[in-house]
Amino acid sequence: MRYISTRGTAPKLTFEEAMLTGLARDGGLYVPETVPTLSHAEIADMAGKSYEEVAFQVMRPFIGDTFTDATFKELIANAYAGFGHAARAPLVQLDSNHFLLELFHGPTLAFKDFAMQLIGQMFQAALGRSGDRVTIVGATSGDTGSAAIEAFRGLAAVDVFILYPHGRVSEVQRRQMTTPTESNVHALAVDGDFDDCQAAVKDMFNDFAFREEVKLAGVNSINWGRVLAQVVYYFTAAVSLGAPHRQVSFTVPTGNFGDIFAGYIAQKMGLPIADLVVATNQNDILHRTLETGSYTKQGVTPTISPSMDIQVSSNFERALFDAYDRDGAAVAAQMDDLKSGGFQISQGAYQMLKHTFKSGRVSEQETQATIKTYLADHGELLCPHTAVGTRVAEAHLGTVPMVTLATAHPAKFPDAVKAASGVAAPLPPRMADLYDRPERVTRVANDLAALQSVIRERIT
Ligand SMILES: Cc1ncc(COP(=O)(O)O)c(C=O)c1O
Ligand SMILES: N[C@@H](CCOP(=O)(O)O)C(=O)O
Repeated sequence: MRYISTRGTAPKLTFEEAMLTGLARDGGLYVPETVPTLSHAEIADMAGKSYEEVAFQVMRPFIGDTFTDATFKELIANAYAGFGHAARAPLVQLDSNHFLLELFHGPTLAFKDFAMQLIGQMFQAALGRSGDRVTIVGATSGDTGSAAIEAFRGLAAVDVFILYPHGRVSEVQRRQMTTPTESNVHALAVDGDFDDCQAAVKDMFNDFAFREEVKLAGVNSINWGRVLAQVVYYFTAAVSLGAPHRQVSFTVPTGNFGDIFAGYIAQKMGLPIADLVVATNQNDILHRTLETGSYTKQGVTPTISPSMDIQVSSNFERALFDAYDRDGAAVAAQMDDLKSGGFQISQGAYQMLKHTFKSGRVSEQETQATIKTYLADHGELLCPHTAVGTRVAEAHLGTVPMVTLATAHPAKFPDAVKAASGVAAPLPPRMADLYDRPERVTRVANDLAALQSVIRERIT
């Protein structure tokens, strides 16, 4: 299995190389050269298996000889051992044909733990073998950062720097990033929005001298390993609802397009997914693009679902690559146009995207009303991102079972949830003292040189 860049000119890499490299050297994102498929019988065989067993079966074809089967099984087992639910990603029925996939039972209460816990294990194993040391720099709108810090804190071969937009993450998210005491993890509050943080990370990857100097690695969904680990729960959810013998649809609260892209990969692997529905908050570039074929930036507006306050949606590039029949030059040209505000997708590529993804957008008022209604009607307290998902899903319910991804626990967004529902969502007992722990954070200007200099100074 080889990995190629969406911009067509970077060297082909193995899974291990792609995982440790992050952004491709031509600025693109790595994707598998071909997507392996699973047969009807292989998918049917997943029924009744544990999350870990399905994870091995789904991910094994992608990893080549990076790990032996025995090692890979052990890494998977370690990754999910700390989850607070035996099913790891349990399904909850909301209505006759609408289900919630609870992805918030990991250590930091968001779906990011599914991939980050495994990536932490894989980095540790690969770096342990090579004796190398890396500097992970990540951008977050709140959840990737907390999951990354949790997964990598205290690891000897890794320094982790997380850039988050100052004042634009929830207090729980911020404290999850700023209270760990291990000296290898660093929270950097940037004076900007998430797009600024993500652009800075990509600029660091494109600064080859810096990249070599600090041995830069990435754990945003730039990293194929992140997307891969998220493919698994589409399989476990669909199989428990009757796949491959019947179709299942998914609605995914979307920002950086990583999670829904994982669903697209599951579909390409042979999982019978009827609809893949993109749900956005009012930062709706993805919905607008799917409606009009024009990908045009409009600036980020803060919302009560802050983790989706994103306009430059990194993984959309991976979808575009397929939409352009894997023509890296076409993707590179569109990404160049994005620097000056946006681009028009060609008719053929747009038709492919329209055919593959449905979409909807939810206002702040609708998000609040949805939180209130789901508590009253279904007894479910939703986080604001999940509320965006369920609201959009409602418009796409039909005869096929619909699964909405519950991407975070409501306790991560206590103020927004309480304002909408009147109910406080308590943190789990293991985090009960989160508000008492001292914080450690560095405020940094939205300036590449300033960020690079903090990173250079702090590397342990
Ligand atoms: C709680 C939550 N929901 C949804 C999303 C959107 O996921 P993605 O960026 O993979 O589209 C995020 C951020 O990534 C998130 O943290
Ligand atoms: N919503 C994310 C933004 C970063 O996305 P990623 O999937 O590319 O890491 C967050 O919570 O940080």
